[in-house]
Amino acid sequence: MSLPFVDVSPFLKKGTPPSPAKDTSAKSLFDACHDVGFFYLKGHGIPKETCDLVLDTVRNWMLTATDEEKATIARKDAGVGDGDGARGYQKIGENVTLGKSDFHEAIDLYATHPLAPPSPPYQPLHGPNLWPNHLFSDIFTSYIDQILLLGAALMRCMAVALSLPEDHFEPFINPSFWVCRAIGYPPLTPEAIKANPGGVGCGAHSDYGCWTFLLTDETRGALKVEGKDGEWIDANPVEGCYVVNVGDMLMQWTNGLFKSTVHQGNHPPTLDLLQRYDGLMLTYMGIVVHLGSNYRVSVPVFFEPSWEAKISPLEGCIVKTGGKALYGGATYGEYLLGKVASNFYTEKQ
Ligand SMILES: O=C(O)CCC(=O)C(=O)O
Ligand SMILES: [Fe+2]
Repeated sequence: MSLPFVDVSPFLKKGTPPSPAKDTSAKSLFDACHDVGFFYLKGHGIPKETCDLVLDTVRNWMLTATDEEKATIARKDAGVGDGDGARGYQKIGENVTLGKSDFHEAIDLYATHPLAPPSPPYQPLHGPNLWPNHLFSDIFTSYIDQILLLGAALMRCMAVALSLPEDHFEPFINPSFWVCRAIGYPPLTPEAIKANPGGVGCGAHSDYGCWTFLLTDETRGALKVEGKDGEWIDANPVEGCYVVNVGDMLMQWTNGLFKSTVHQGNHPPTLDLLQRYDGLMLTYMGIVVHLGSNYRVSVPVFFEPSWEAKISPLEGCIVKTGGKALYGGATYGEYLLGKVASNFYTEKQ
């Protein structure tokens, strides 16, 4: 089985009248979110050059910045220096899923918190983003702005799919408390597997918010999506498309009509990419890891509700799912705080 396709192009321009093309897109979105929770998004209008620039920016920095440079933007616990417990660079193994270290390094970025103070100490998620440099920040800020427009377009498509007015979700997503991760996956060596049995590139999880727009390089065999019968479906990259998935908030909003599907990032078994980085290496738990062969880069942008948005099951969705609300309602910011707190090894663990 492979993932379905959804064409968002009829919804890109806000304020356009209803049309058969919109109805077709909305129907395919409904089916994809209901049946799988994952799909290829086409017709998104973001140029390939923009996507390549984002991926190259991450790859270049991850593979050329020194450990000291990486440490200057390290994620720190909330209240420690400029740390807010979430933003910044995480070295390999620092991220944890289901009690196992994930075999990746990443920079985590978030929208500005509505109550962000001007200087430290910072409460969890209240700090500023820790950027590697100005160019990185300019490229990512402009890219994320484009994804936010796309996220809003997909919310309009979702509204039509649920027979709601197109602008129904607007008050809940403005401004989106977006999240972005710039992730690098070094090859998962036999030695690394031995040092961390059961650990993978990114352990099995669901995402937290509305839509994840996943941009990756062309490495295949990495992302796996849990299918209905427990089989793992390959979500290999498709040129010109985003891999998009439903997050927990959409599942709650739709009372389970849309699925927030479990997925995991295996490390690709093949050594097929990026010969140009041959010779570069880093050390993980005393193990030398060669980066040249199949270092994978992945940049998910998570399009989320606003920090204060209250998400509870929609009446129409309750009716379609047996007449009982399955979720009690959540404030997105609080939900996110709970999730982020369990994502890292901290001194307390
Ligand atoms: O790197 C990938 O392909 C998936 C990453 C992911 O699922 C996540 O960061 O939530
Ligand atoms: Fe994910």
